[in-house]
Amino acid sequence: MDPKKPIIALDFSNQEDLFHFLDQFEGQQLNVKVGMELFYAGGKPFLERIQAQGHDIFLDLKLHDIPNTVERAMAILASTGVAMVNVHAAGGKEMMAAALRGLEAGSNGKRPLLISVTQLTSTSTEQMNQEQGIPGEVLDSVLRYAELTKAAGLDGVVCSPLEAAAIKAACGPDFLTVTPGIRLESSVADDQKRIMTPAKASRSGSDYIVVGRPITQADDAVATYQQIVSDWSGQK
Ligand SMILES: O=C(O)c1cc(=O)[nH]c(=O)n1[C@@H]1O[C@H](COP(=O)(O)O)[C@@H](O)[C@H]1O
Repeated sequence: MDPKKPIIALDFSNQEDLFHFLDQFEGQQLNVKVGMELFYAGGKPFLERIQAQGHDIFLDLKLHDIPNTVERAMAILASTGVAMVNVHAAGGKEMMAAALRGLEAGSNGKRPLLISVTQLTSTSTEQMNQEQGIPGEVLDSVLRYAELTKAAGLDGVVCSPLEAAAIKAACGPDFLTVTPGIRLESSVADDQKRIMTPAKASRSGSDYIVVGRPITQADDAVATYQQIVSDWSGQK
């Protein structure tokens, strides 16, 4: 998965809208993120259709279950040939290590990158304190989860770009930071709470950015995508 290109979050409610969207990018190889909604509806044949168009897939299913179940599920996901998959760090070190074993066992050749979700970028400090019962700042919890993820042997974490620099300082430069919560100056925040522009995210240590609605809901998706690519890769 080429880090110079943003990962487009394909959050569409049906395959027809999705392929209509992708048609606009004919001839370009994209990094795309497929989430639960479309994967549960379309399964492996749906992934193959996207891969046949030359795109690299981040399969965002955020697994979180007992270690044995996650290990077996990951072995199956590895066989789809996707480039990146994820788990919730809240599942713990043993679960994350099992996920990695499953991926290694199931891949023929290159194993997909495995990252964990720390605190979602839609989570505020108040929600984390009051609803999850975790005290302190979001950053403290994110760093704790990032260190646990590294100890389990994973490749990196999903986090807000606001946290990327601190994660690099704690876990080292090779530990990947994949950052949603990206908005151009002109975009609306939607439900994201911890956001940054592509250029600032790049300077802050993000390795990959994930961008959904600013592209998928733009009047001119291709032009907006190009604007985000140049803002992002201009800093690299
Ligand atoms: O795992 C993710 O991809 C993810 C983690 C997170 O903390 N925050 C977050 O927004 N995401 C995903 O990133 C995408 C962001 O989409 P937009 O807010 O539309 O740019 C969505 O598909 C989310 O599911």
